[in-house]
Amino acid sequence: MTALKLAVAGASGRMGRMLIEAIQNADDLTLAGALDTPASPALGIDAGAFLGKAANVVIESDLAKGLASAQLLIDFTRPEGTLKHLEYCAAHGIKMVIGTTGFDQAGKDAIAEAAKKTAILFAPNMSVGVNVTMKLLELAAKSFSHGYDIEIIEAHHRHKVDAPSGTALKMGEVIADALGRKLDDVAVYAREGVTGERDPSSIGFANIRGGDIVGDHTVLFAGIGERIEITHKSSSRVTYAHGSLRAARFLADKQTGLFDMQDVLGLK
Ligand SMILES: NC(=O)C1=CN([C@@H]2O[C@H](COP(=O)(O)OP(=O)(O)OC[C@H]3O[C@@H](n4cnc5c(N)ncnc54)[C@H](OP(=O)(O)O)[C@@H]3O)[C@@H](O)[C@H]2O)C=CC1
Ligand SMILES: O=C(O)C1=N[C@H](C(=O)O)C[C@H](O)C1
Repeated sequence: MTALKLAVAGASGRMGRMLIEAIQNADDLTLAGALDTPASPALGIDAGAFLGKAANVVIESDLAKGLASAQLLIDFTRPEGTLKHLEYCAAHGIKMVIGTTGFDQAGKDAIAEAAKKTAILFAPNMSVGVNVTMKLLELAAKSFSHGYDIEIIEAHHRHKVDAPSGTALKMGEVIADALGRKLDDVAVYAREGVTGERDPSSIGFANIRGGDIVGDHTVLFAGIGERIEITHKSSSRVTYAHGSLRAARFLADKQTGLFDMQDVLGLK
């Protein structure tokens, strides 16, 4: 069996390092490239140096060099970085697993367009647990469609730059779809001052940032005389890294198309 050749963008980031370690530990995958920003102090250093285990791959900022031997790029960076990588990968037939969050609609459209030229898996959360939770939410939303107020509460580490989290937004979309509503029409992202009573059709979001919280998501269905809470908590980023590698293996035999973790896990 020939190992699938992967590159990692954001190689010195929190997720980049997790991914490099997971790839180093996988027999069927090879690290074939590592990218970081031109300003990164990690440029020119072996991508496995932080583990004390050489990967024989130097961290590059030049896409042509960093992606020269790669069949697939795993990208957990920022929307502007991912969109730059996307253009290059689509033009060169390099597949992508995209975990970056915080895209606007134009960014999401660009990903869908690029998936006509190469295979892409795009998901705001690669963990198996979160993706199974999405299915539970679909069922719960249908059962609690009347008389229950829906609020999504997420908590993340102090370094997170986007809010609500991509996962919380996806949860909101899944619930809104199940209820026949459009998230854009019913989402309430902030409350302050005299807000008036709660609109029963709304889906509220609350975001907590602090310390080293890896990622917690709770959906609250608040009725009269009872509350139901569906919660997922990540205790390590390793769950996102392992999900990403499953996603990469899933794409191995795909040439084009846009997929998500529900496809990988057979949850559609
Ligand atoms: N889908 C999922 O399962 C998960 C998604 N995420 C998402 O992944 C993303 C990264 O998270 P995390 O690893 O914690 O973030 P970090 O800030 O730790 O790492 C980001 C990495 O991307 C690089 N980067 C930043 N801007 C650019 C750019 N414009 N072009 C290229 N590279 C860039 C950074 O380089 P430098 O340090 O030089 O700026 C750094 O190496 C976030 O959007 C987060 O929400 C996170 C966890 C799970
Ligand atoms: O930035 C993070 O850390 C995470 N981001 C993703 C998101 O925005 O949903 C996934 C996970 O919650 C961790």
